[in-house]
Amino acid sequence: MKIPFTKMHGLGNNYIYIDGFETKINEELLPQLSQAVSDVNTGIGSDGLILMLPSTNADVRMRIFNKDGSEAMNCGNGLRCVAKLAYDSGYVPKEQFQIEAKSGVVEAEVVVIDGIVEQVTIDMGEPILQREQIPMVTANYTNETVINEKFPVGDQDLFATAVSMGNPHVIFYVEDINDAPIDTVGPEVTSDARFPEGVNVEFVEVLNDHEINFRVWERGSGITQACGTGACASVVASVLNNYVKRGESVTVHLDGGDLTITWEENGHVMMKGPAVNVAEGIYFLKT
Ligand SMILES: N[C@@H](CCC[C@H](N)C(=O)O)C(=O)O
Repeated sequence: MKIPFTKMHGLGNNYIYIDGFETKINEELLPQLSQAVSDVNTGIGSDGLILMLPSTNADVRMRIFNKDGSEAMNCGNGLRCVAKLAYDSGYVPKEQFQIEAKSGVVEAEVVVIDGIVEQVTIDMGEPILQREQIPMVTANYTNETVINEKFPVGDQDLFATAVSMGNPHVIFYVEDINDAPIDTVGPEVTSDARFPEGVNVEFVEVLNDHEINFRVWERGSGITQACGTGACASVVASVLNNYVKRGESVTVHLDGGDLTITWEENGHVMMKGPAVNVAEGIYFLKT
C-alpha cells in the first residue's frame, strides 16, 4: 500500500503526518505503522505517527501514536502541526478553530504570514492535578495532589510533581539541566509501577521567574527534542512549586527551541510555538 505523508516538526519533536481525509488506513495497522515509519534505518525516522482526521465534534481530529506503537491521549507539538496542516491544506479555512484529541477538544489559533502558518497558539485547557486521575497510585497518601513529594528511585530520594495535560507527566527539578539524569531516571520512571499507565518524565532547571530549561524522556518514544504537553505540565508544576507566577508567561527552553506557556488565572494553559513542514513523500507499507 502506498501512503502519502508529510513529515513535520514542532521544535524538533518530529512526526509522520497522514492526511486521513484522503488516505484510509486499517485501524489495526496503525501501531505497527507507527513503529515502522519511525525507524530511522528501515522507515522514515520520527518520534511517531500522527493522523489528521475528520471530526464530528470539532473542525479536525488528531490521533497520535508513539514510536513504540502505543496511542497517546494528547500531543502539544502535534496539535500545533495539525493546526498548520489543516489550515495550509485548506480543510479549515479560518484562523481560529477546534481540534479534537483523545483527551478532548482544544481551541487553536494560527498566525499566518504570506499565506502560510508559522506560529500556533493552543488553549490546552485545564491541567489535572488529582493523583488518581493522573493516574498515580501511592499507598497511604495524605495529599490529593503530588507537589514536590518524596519519590524514591533506586537508592536516590527524588522529589516529584505530577501533572496531567490529558496525558501523564512527572517533573523533577535539577540545579543544572546539563546534569539531568535523563537517560537513567527517564527510562526507569517512565514505566514505574506508581504510574499504572506509564508517564512522561521531565527535568526542569529554573532560571528565573519567567524562564525554565527543560528536557524530556517521553513515554513510548524516549528522549525527544521537545514535548508540548510536557512544557505545559512543567509550567504548571513550577507555579505549584512557587518558582513562576500564575497568569504570567514563561519561556520554556527545550532542546529544540522555545515555547511560550502561560497558566492563565481562568485555569487554562496557553501554549504558543512554531510548526514546521520538513518533507512530503510516499511510504510503502508492506502488509
Ligand atoms: N510529544 C508530545 C507528547 C506525545 C505523547 C506522549 N509521549 C505520551 O505518551 O503521553 C507533545 O508534544 O506533547
